[in-house]
Amino acid sequence: MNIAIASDHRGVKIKARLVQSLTDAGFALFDAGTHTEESVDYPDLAMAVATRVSNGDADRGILICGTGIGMSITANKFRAVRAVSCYDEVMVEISRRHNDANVLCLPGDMIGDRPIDDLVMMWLQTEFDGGRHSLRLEKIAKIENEK
Ligand SMILES: O=C(CO)[C@H](O)[C@H](O)[C@H](O)COP(=O)(O)O
Repeated sequence: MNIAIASDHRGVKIKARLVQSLTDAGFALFDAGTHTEESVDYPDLAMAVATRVSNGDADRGILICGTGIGMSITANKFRAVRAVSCYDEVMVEISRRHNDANVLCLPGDMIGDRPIDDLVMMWLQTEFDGGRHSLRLEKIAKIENEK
C-alpha cells in the first residue's frame, strides 16, 4: 500500500513518529513535509497529499494539523477523496468500514505525546464493508461528478 503523509507545523513531531513506525512496518511512504516547526499553511500540505490520493499515486493519505479540521476541509475539495477528521477508535474504524475513507486527518494538538501508531495501523488495515455503503458512496461520487 502506498501512503502519502504530510503535516503542518502543529503535527510535525507526530508525523516524524508515524513516518518511522510505518516505514518500519513496511509501508511505502511519500512524505510531503513539512519538516520543521516553522509556521506553514495547512492547505499547501493537504493539497500535496490529496492530489496524490485523487490521481491514484497514493492509496491512502494521512494529514496532521492542530485539529485535523483544516486538513480535512482542504482534502475533501479533491475528486474521489474521502477525508475524515477523527482519532477516536470507533470513528476511525467506522470511517473505513462505512465510508471507505482514504485520507485520515489527525489532531496533533490533542494527541501530544500519546502513541498513535495502533490507531493508524487499524485505519490502514480495516476493510470497507461494501454492500449498502457502496450505494451511498456512489451517490457521493454522483454529486461530485454533477457539480
Ligand atoms: O486547521 C487547523 C484548525 O482547523 C489547524 O489546527 C492548524 O494547524 C491551525 O489553524 C494552525 O494555527 P497556527 O496558530 O497558525 O499555528
